[in-house]
Amino acid sequence: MGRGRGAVTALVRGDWHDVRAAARGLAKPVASELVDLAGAGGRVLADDLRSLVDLPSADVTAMDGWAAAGDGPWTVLDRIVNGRPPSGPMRPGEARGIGTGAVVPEGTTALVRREHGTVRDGLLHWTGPHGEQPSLGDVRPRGEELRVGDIVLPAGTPLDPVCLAVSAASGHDAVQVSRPPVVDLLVTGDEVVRRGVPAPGTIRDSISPLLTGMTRGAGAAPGQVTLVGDDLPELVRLLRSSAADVVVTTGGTAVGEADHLREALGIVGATLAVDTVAVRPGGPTLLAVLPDGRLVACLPGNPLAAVVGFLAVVHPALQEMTGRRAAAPPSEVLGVDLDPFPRATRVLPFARVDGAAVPTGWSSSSMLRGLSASDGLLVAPREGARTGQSLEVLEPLWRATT
Ligand SMILES: Nc1nc2c(c(=O)[nH]1)N[C@H]1C(S)=C(S)[C@@H](COP(=O)(O)OP(=O)(O)OC[C@H]3O[C@@H](n4cnc5c(N)ncnc54)[C@H](O)[C@@H]3O)O[C@H]1N2
Ligand code: MOO
Repeated sequence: MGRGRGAVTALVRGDWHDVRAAARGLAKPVASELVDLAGAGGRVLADDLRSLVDLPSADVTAMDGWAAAGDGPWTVLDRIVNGRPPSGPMRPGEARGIGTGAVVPEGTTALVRREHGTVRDGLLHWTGPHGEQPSLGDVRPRGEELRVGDIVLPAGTPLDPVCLAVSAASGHDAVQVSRPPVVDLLVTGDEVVRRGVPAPGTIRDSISPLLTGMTRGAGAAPGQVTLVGDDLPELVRLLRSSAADVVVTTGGTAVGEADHLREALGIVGATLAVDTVAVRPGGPTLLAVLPDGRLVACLPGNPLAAVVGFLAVVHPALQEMTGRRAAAPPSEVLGVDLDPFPRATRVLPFARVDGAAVPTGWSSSSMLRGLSASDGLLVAPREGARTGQSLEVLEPLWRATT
């Protein structure tokens, strides 16, 4: 994409990978906020998270038994209380009961596992394996896992349950995460109905449940969802009134007489950055930049095409806005040959059959049936692909349950 003196040259029928990179490049990072761990699941870390603790916080025992000093048999003194520092150092000939995780007192020279010792008349005797000596092998040394200041999780990490657990273990109550970008959705089309069984010639809106879920799956927050007819002034009013970080529209991207979208973009002063994509389905996808830098993504009205358009321009932009680290794209082994299709990258719902990816049926751009029965979307290169080849697949945001 070229840029000169603030002008943006649109990528016309842009290559799939170029378009995704361009969408990332146009997105501006959102601000960050401090969020309690309980509410931070799914959010993206804004800064490196450093440990506030040494873990373990002291030398502790990994086994139940006794802390002992010097040679046995040992005189058994009072038990070490878990969660409290030991009352004092051990002296040779002494032993004290100790539970897993408790601090090993100074002067300890061996930990005797419960099953390796017997107490008779106040004396602890070693009954462990013949030839084995009691040792300090069961000590977990202070800081063996973490030291204060260690980077526990790098900035850009999406916080899954194990990341939240590691944040807690390293002493954090709250974490600095990026604010979820707000995505408004304008679903256009005179024929699109919100509820009920559609009359002939009308169609039930299947896009808004799909794209609001995918928005959440991408770590963003669905904002206003508005159904709007093919009505230019109304479209302009809604584009102008939205305060969202990203406005997504659906429908009206092709060249039909009722398709006012490009005109509306012009009226609000938006500059086209992506003007259709060389992908099938999803070709008539647009990405425009509003005068204040916010993005408007215009996706085709055909539902599967809208999913692909979202993955082409919205998802990469949201990833950049939340600062999410780019993960290596997942891949699948192909179970069939895919013919070359020189004009465009194809994105195909697939199901795993005997461990290999096979395109599903019902996968034309107006259909969701194939996607709903799929394990994901394959990205098929223009030159085609052979059975056994590994192909990139797209993150299944449409499976997000949050
Ligand atoms: N002359 C041409 N016609 C078309 C072209 C073209 O290049 N030249 N491209 C085709 C392709 S490819 C696609 S994809 C569609 C894109 O159409 P639009 O973005 O203009 O969308 P609409 O015409 O409004 O709707 C298309 C189709 O999808 C149905 N629809 C719309 N919204 C919803 C919704 N919320 N839920 C479910 N279904 C929806 C709508 O009723 C239409 O059937 O253009 C082709 N035409
Ligand atoms: O490319 Mo459209 O998005 O196929 O139907």
